[in-house]
Amino acid sequence: MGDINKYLESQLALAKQRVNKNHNKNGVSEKSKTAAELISKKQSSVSFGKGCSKAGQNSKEAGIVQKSQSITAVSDEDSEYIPSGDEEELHIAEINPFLASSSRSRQNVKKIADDGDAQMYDDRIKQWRDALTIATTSKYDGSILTADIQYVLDSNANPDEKHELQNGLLVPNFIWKQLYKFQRTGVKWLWELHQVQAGGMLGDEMGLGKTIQIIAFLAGLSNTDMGSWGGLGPSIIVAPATVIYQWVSHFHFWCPHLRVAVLHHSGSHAGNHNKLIRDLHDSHGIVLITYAGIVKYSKDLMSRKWHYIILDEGHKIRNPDTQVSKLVKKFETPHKLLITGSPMQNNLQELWSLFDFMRPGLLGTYNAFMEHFAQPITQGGYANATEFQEATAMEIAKALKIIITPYMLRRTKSEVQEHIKLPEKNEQVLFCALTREQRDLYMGYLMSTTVRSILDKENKYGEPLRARMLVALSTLRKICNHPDLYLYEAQEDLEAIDEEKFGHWKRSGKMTVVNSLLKIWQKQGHRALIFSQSRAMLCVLEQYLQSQNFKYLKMDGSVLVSQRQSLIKTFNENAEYLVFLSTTRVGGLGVNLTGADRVIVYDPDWNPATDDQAKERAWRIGQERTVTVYRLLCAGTIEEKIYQRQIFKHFLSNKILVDPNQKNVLTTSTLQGLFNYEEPNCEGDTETASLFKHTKVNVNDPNKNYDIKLNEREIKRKKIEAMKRMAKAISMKISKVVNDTKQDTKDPREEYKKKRELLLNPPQMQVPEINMVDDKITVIPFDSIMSELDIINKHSKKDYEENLLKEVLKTQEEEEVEDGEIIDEQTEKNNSVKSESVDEEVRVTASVKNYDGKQLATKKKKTKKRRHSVSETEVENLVAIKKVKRKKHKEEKDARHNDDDYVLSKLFAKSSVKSALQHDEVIGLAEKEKRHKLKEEAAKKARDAIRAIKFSYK
Ligand SMILES: Nc1ncnc2c1ncn2[C@@H]1O[C@H](COP(=O)(O)OP(=O)(O)OP(=O)(O)O)[C@@H](O)[C@H]1O
Repeated sequence: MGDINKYLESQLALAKQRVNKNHNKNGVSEKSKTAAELISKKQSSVSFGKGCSKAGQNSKEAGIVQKSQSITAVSDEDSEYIPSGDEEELHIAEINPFLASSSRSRQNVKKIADDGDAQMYDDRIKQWRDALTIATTSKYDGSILTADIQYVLDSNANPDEKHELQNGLLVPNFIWKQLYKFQRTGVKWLWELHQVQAGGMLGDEMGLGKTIQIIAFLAGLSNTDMGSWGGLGPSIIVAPATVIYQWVSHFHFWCPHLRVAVLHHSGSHAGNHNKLIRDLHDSHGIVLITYAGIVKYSKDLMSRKWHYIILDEGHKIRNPDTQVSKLVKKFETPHKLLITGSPMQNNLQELWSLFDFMRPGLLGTYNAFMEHFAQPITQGGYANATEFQEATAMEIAKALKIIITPYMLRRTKSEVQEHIKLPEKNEQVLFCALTREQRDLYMGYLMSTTVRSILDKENKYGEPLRARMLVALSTLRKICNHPDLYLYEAQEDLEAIDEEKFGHWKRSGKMTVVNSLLKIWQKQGHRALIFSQSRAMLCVLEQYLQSQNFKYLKMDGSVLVSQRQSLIKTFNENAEYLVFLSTTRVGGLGVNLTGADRVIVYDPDWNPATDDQAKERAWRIGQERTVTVYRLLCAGTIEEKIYQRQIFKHFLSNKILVDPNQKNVLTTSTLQGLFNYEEPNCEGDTETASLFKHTKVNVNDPNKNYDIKLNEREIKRKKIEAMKRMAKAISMKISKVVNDTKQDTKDPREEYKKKRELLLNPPQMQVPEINMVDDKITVIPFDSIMSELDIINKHSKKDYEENLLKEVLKTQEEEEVEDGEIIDEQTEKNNSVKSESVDEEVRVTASVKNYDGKQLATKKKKTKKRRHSVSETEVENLVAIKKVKRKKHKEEKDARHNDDDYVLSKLFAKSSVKSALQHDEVIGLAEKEKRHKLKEEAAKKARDAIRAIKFSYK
């Protein structure tokens, strides 16, 4: 908390100067001034505890505004410090009755039944058994089987067969057989922790099947007959409300014999909660409960002993001071597991809190950890850190990584891509322009009494700075989302609001972009998820979707917990729904929404993990199409600052979890100027776009469309990869030449064909190697550059082989150039038309052609050009190898780019987007820098730090 206070305070001086400057330079309308003052008046009366029934103010209306404001303020606070509030079923009407009128799309969705009722549980098991028996015997009449039965049959395993792990864990074979290798490793790891009576964190990236690994492990435990519980004892799984029923359906699907009951008013149990707790405890069942629920029922739950306590989306206890964090740490069992795809979100204090739950004492006391670990690591992360601070941070981060590694298992999607074969994901940050009205209101509010009071150093107003800041920041965010969210607050007379015009998309820059995107995507056959932080904004978006007759489903806190899973299923299974609309907090965590392949994150959260979680709903196991994510930000506004802060947090988290050498690229000063509006510069570049110029998506230059410049590191990586491939190809050629000497053929075409075939399908040379993902010795294709070069050296025909290879590649390249020649002529003409005209319409039309496939050659031409330029300067011939080997992949990628490029060109043509950045490149920017000079001293400091936390915890 001190962190943000300091940060916010540091903005004051600068922001004051800027506001004054803006005031002189940019006049604002009377409407804007009046609205700003009205809002300021309400804000000062509501937010800071001075009562809201001022003269002339309708008390009911003030109450609504107060509610709306306090919710927004809390939600801002939630973002960083308090577990999010998605637990309760909220009613939008309580927040804003006017907006509630647009919620016309309530769905009648079926509830999923849990096993709260013992009789229902018995019936379910019997039904499953009977269906399985029928399906596996001659009685089966060929009718369609339910998915849970089909999956058992697909595994080709006898339903009663078990797979035995070392030391006796017996996982049902039908589950084991369907697990990916890395998931099996996860189950083994959980079993190892169990045997040493330790807790741990399963921190795989989102969508890699953490739920399944836990279920498989618990299923295995339930089959063993060991330990004080004689297998699996009564256990508790705590999860966010939205995913609680997802757990039920996953258990019923993957491991039907376990009894799982939801301890929530939506659960199927009859009688009071105490009866259910007793019942489940006695039958060694699993209690599924929300984070709010565990607080509510803590006394009754804690009066009994539990075998396992598992926290899904366990980062919810990242704040050690919250009630729920303190409470879950009190359960007395060594078997505490924490599941999360975002282990560290904002700061190191959070990591401490998570470990304090599952491995108390491992990171020392809170104070010792903060002093000896968190502070030096954070300090060394700033761009203005001294060399010594940097080196110290690096050493301590390394030490921390070593300490936590045994208790944390984290695999990323790229590490296991070989197994899961996920389609590609393309993620861009679109900097949208404010509309004139938004800009006017934004500037007006910057000059309001509220903002002035924040900037008043002497604090004449005597109100807490932080509260005022949060209210003001959330007001600015409302203007960025839609002017009506702001004007509604200022409105004295609610009757005067024109419902037809309220929330019109043309009045918001970001909604204009959404409008374009959805129209294009509908034509292209894509389906989209739209996430917003704010429920009010969701209502505006909903109204827009209705006005355009777009079919959609909506999920926010007002949807019953028991219905959320069915709503998700309905969307995934029915392609007729174009959009799934959800608040980031309710729909952005833990759920599977693979029915969509396009994601819009409408407004950014202070916490990058919240946005990351949301966008990962579509890009996960089960997704078959390429996923594109657009994060929308209003250029020059508070949203851009939020994005910059997100980048900083990413660096911090990567330093511990990925690469301790990572260096921050943002100075503290680039995070300043919250209360400011910066017009994008004459090139349309925003502040962030200028900072990360090399990741910018360039759609303005017709000759270099969408050519994303790679940073040096990327080029180096590609070069090494290309070298490996070249070495491999050379060695293949050698073995081929040796084998083929007898079958010499004179026909050059035949010879070429053979060479080409060889390159396309090289024989697999296999060597055993430790596979990091599967943790055991596996056989993988031979692609180590050193070994390849060894082979080359063994054969003394190196030059001959290299020349041979070059010759093959040259022929290959010539052939491709010929293919493209005729169409290229046409492209040349099109390009000249394009370059002669500066008219936007022409550019757009050209792009449409491109999308329709008629200008496919433009791409070919560009590919050809790029290939030449890279091969000449960097890795001669090698890009061509890549192209030969991965031709299909390249085409798929091009098709994907065509889609996305078309969309971007449309957005730029309409000037609704100012700039676009490649998000992954921004995040992966930090380069490894080796600093040996101060290493020893820093290492000593790290050793001292370890000693300090060891002694701190007695
Ligand atoms: N071995 C598997 N076979 C088939 N489907 C799988 C397998 N493993 C995972 N899945 C599917 O992948 C999807 C993601 O799994 P799951 O929800 O468990 O991921 P997660 O890691 O818990 O994600 P998050 O961190 O977002 O909660 C689910 O739809 C699940 O059914």
